[in-house]
Amino acid sequence: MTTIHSIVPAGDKIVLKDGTLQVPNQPIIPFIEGDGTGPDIWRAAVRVFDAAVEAAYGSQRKISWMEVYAGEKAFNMGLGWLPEETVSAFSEYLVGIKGPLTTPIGGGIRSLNVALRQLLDLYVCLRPVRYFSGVPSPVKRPQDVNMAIFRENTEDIYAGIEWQADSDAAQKVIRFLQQEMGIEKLRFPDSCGIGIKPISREGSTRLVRAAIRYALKQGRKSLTLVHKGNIMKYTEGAFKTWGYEVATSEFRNDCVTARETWILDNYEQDSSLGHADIARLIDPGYDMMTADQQSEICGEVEQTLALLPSHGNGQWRNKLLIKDAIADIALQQVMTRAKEFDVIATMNLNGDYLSDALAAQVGGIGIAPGANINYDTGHAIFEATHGTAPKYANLDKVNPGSVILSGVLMLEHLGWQEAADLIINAMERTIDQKKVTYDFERLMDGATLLKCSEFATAIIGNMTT
Ligand SMILES: NC(=O)C1=CN([C@@H]2O[C@H](COP(=O)(O)OP(=O)(O)OC[C@H]3O[C@@H](n4cnc5c(N)ncnc54)[C@H](OP(=O)(O)O)[C@@H]3O)[C@@H](O)[C@H]2O)C=CC1
Ligand SMILES: O=C(O)CCC(=O)C(=O)O
Ligand SMILES: [Mg+2]
Repeated sequence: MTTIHSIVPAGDKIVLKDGTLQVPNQPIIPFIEGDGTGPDIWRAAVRVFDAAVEAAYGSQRKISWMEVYAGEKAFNMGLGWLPEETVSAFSEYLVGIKGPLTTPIGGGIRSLNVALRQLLDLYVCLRPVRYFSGVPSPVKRPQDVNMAIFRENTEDIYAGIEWQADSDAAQKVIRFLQQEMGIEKLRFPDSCGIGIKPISREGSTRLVRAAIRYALKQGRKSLTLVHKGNIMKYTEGAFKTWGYEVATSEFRNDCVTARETWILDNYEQDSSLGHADIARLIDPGYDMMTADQQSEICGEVEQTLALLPSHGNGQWRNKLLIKDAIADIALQQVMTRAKEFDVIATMNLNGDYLSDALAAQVGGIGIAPGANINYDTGHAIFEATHGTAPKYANLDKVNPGSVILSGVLMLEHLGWQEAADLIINAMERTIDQKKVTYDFERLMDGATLLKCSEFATAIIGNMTT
């Protein structure tokens, strides 16, 4: 018989019925404390969650926390790094929350964080990035940042398909590439590590579909597909193509692509323009194209003008704008033209880079929340964007804001909006009072330096119903 190390508290399971979460008044929610600074942060954050739920609902609702083990704590208990019982608990109880877990660099175990996402098929990594008034920022207009990153969470180079340089396996793959696939471009084949980047139609479309649904529900203005499709044509380029396909096939009435806006705008300015005239205006190289290319663009113009009943007369201006940006310039423009970005859908690695870079603009990784979600099964694990920050472990020092805000996302996911709002308002008030942890204090004049636990206490003190 397998021994289960977690103590199951009194409470009930969250279940998914007809596509909707059924949340009991005392849901059992598994949590992983995390490595490094994880325990400090978790201890602080859980007090905030409990206080908010009590302030919002009195004795009517309460979360029954159930500790499950992973990372160093599990390993030291002799359970291995990611025990099966932990994965089963997240699977059984549907909704959970976790602190950061360490991943060694260059060798050793593969990421437990990524493993959990893959094992539970949590295909969306949602990372909303917004500004809290008073937070120190390196940019001039941090208040312009209000974006939600939808990062594909199960594919890309995070699939972990790679072979070490000089290994027999790497050599075997290299021989296959050279002999069977005719690849002659490997610069140093004798000492080359190899990684494989799978990007699928299913993986891309379910991610973009979720992002569009979110954008429409939230009344967002645009969705940008961020990719490096000019270089990685059949992975990142395909992601872009599939993204536009989902938008125009499944959400036709609700969205408009950037190119369609150019066509519709030109037509509305001068309805006497023929297809070729409009094609020339949207593709300045039109006259140098082959006849086939020209006819393709004229076809696009024709197809777009067929949308006039639903999109004409300026109606397109109120639709969700679907556009795309190549990843390198996107990283610059999210900073220089933040207002032009709203929801972002992208693949795993781009999303990882973008989420830390964007967090910097609104005060850093100390207040960068996240959620890993499978919208079809209802499974979700909430976690901060940051890692274990090991140099600060057990100092009661770092900002618990990211895990607290991840908890806010969790409460919203459960439909416990009142508790979520209490936390947001109390955190805003606390920052406004300049009572902050070291990461903000070092950049703010006249701020009061609080420990991790004290910041949580200050937030609780600022909760008013
Ligand atoms: N989802 C997860 O569990 C993740 C795990 N990791 C893992 O975490 C480990 C450490 O990764 P590393 O690259 O150092 O990145 P970290 O995010 O852990 O830390 C980098 C820096 O970010 C700042 N920081 C991090 N957390 C906080 C916080 N709560 N409050 C304030 N500032 C914070 C600190 O900056 P400063 O030095 O300026 O004070 C810190 O030195 C690695 O093993 C990595 O694999 C990484 C990312 C996500
Ligand atoms: O799993 C890890 O160690 C890093 C993951 C990460 O950086 C992220 O998910 O943002
Ligand atoms: Mg990251």
